[in-house]
Amino acid sequence: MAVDTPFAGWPVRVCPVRRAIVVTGDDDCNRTGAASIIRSTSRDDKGWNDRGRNTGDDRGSSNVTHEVGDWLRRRSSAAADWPVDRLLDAKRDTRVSVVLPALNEAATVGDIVKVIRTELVERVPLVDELVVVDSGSTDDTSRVAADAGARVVHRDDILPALPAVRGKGEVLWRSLLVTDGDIVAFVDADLKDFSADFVTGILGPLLTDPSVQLVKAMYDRPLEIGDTIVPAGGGRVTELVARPLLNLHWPELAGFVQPLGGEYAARRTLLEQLPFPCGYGIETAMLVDTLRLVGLDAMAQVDVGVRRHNHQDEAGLGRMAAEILRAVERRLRRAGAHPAEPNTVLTQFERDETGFRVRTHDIAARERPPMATVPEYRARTRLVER
Ligand SMILES: O=c1ccn([C@@H]2O[C@H](COP(=O)(O)OP(=O)(O)O)[C@@H](O)[C@H]2O)c(=O)[nH]1
Ligand SMILES: O=C(O)[C@@H](COP(=O)(O)O)O[C@H]1O[C@H](CO)[C@@H](O)[C@H](O)[C@H]1O
Repeated sequence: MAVDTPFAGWPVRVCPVRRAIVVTGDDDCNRTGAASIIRSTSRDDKGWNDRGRNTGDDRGSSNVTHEVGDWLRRRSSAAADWPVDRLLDAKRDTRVSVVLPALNEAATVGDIVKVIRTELVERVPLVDELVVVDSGSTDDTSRVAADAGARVVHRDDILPALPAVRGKGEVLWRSLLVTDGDIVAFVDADLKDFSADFVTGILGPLLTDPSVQLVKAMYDRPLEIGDTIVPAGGGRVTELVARPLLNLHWPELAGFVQPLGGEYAARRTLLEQLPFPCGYGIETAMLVDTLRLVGLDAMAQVDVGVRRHNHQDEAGLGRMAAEILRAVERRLRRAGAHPAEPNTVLTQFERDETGFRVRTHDIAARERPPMATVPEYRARTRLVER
């Protein structure tokens, strides 16, 4: 059964009875499927209306937990909430590095570098260094990135005493050795229609609030295969692997709209304490390890609109999923076998006009015993005598 709750930033309170977020002024805490709204669009938007209420048959008895609801309300914002002038005021002597991991991204890396360079290095002094780490490209990635104005470093030239291995996490880890920002922002190099507010958005909470340590971007994800566009079809590994796993084992992280998203920023003091899986497990591991190290309240997410990128085929996504599973398995083992009883609620998100809508679902987690152990069955099949 699903529960449907729009979210992002409108006045909400947590209902002590239902452990759900409800709209301020709505005292009916006992109503099944109490509505909540946490707005992710700009705070300039006005008013809230019935879009925030559950309608129809979709009501259920579960909702996001008190902790996640409170976090969504307090730690979700939109890129429009972080205008550059405000960030420049807050930046003072904080150094900001932007890092793009890149493996054969000659088609897209140049435009991304150009936008960051023009708007955030030359027009305003927000980004202090812009580095592309080449992950072993066989195309023109390095030349294109350098021509567009990035400092390009090849993974093999970083820490040569330790030969580099394949993978995205590997180059993100190595990037810490060739950058010096107090805040490091990572941006995937395969984005299309890139805009500077991907960077300003994720920097916003870090530059303005010393208690924030990691900020992830959230966005709509169209799936574009040839001429076919499925508006919310992207993020396939996110929806089929990462989100269910995180919900089951680390339900505190259920509020992240894009847990695998490659656009995030963090304080160096945090990053330097984290292990980095060398492959695609890095984003999942970073969320889980950051939660453990500094807690949910030190994490935030910012709505940056729509993210378009080059998609991998299913085989590639299968390998990505395996790397994520490996990182999760390692962390479950580290936690000492599996945590007591995995959570049985899955939180998913849908975009509507006000922001992202939270939908929680009870998952079918119950197992029945072997039928041969059920007395009625044994009686019926005369197993009792056997
Ligand atoms: O071994 C790798 C694999 C990926 N990447 C980079 O990591 C980002 C995201 O990876 P990818 O594009 O493969 O994932 P997708 O976005 O297709 O799901 C991109 O900038 C890649 O060039 C990398 O630097 N090294
Ligand atoms: O979320 C996912 O399922 C995958 C694949 O996304 P698509 O199904 O190709 O839109 O994308 C994730 O992994 C990539 C590599 O690290 C990142 O670039 C994406 O930001 C991330 O969401």
